[in-house]
Amino acid sequence: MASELKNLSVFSTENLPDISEKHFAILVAEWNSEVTNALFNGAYQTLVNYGANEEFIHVRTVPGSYELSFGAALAAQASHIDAVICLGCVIQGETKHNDYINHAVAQGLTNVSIQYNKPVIFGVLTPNNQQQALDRAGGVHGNKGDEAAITAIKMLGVSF
Ligand SMILES: Nc1c(NC[C@H](O)[C@H](O)[C@H](O)CO)[nH]c(=O)[nH]c1=O
Ligand SMILES: CC(=O)[C@@H](O)COP(=O)(O)O
Repeated sequence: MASELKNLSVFSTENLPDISEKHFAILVAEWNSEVTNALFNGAYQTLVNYGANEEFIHVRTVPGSYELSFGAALAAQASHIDAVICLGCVIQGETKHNDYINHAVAQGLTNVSIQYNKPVIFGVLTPNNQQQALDRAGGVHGNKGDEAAITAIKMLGVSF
């Protein structure tokens, strides 16, 4: 399985842009808060470790991952926000509800990013069970929050 070979917290840090003046929005879904709080801690610390000003990290919560798209739109349309990081965890349930949430959020965040011309990062775990989630929120497979933060940083360095 791909994850077995990958630690989400191991990434190249070459040629990262200066983010000391950049404003980041972090949106955190409340569902599965044990997991999403761990994702947030990883994302926040990664931003700080690579030079973000803590006063320029703007954190908001939304009820569930489905609401991340609207929350991201609110953040992205704010002129002072440079990048949006969205964190959630949608654990497969008994029905197809998780599929609908996951597809809606993935497409929704993509749409927001393109509409507002800003990086909007998909930091949403879509595990089959709680253990898979914990493994990717500071466990054996690292922390997708770290990955989401470094992705935001790298995207701020992409220009033409
Ligand atoms: N089951 C999970 C949810 N469900 C809630 C939805 O995200 C949404 O808030 C609701 O459908 C109302 O619009 N959310 C998660 O983030 N994770 C889940 O496992
Ligand atoms: C997606 C979820 O985990 C939550 O909405 C419960 O899903 P289900 O009703 O399919 O068990």
